Amino acid sequence: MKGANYSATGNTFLVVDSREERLDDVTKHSIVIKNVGNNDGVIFVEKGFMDFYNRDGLRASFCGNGARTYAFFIHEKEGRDRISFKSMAGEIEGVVSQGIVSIRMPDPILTGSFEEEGFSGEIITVGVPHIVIEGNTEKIDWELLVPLRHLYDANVNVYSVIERGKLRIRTYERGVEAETGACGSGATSVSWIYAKRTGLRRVELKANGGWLTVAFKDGKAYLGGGVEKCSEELELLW
Ligand SMILES: N[C@@H](CCC[C@H](N)C(=O)O)C(=O)O
Repeated sequence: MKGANYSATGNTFLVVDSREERLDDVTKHSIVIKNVGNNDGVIFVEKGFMDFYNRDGLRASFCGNGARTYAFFIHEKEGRDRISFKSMAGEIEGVVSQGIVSIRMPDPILTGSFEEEGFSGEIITVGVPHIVIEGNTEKIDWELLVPLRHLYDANVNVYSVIERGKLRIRTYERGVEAETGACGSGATSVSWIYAKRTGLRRVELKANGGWLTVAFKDGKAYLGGGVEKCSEELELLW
């Protein structure tokens, strides 16, 4: 079985082509542990289904940038511009156009707010759980925020406003246990909360690895940005 490394605006993945051969969960776990390297996660591309694992070897129910990468991979291999597939968070639709890969995200669900450890913010699920804090993105001491990551079993996003409609975002990801180059469901979580406050329908976000856009239409959220292949095909260790 083969794989290759991809980057979705700095969120990095090993993509395993499992379209012809489905693997059991024990084998998937072992492939992640032995092959993930410096990537944030592993995407098993099955026929019509994305199975996503964090770099710790555990499955996560969704990954926004992973879903964009799934769509890009199918576009590369099968030449399709419109790609529909299932994920553990439901049906996903993707479009590849002019170098941008966009997907319709799972519906954001606001579950509450918090005030803890001197921080306050919102708790929201967009396929996976997130907490969202508005703060100084130039000075983040993740050590102070890691207790919140565990308390809420969630990814932690800090954002600041660059100008109206343009945000800086930084995300500490569950299962990576570190800050990543970008997080698509984190960007969507932040945008949903910001859009609710400002009434804007489109938000641009500067992540460490590049720009993402989140647009809202008819109550649905759409995440867009670039994806690139970063390695040749690699033979995987089992
Ligand atoms: N980077 C992803 C989110 C991946 C899953 C997350 N680490 C979790 O365990 O909740 C994205 O782009 O959405």
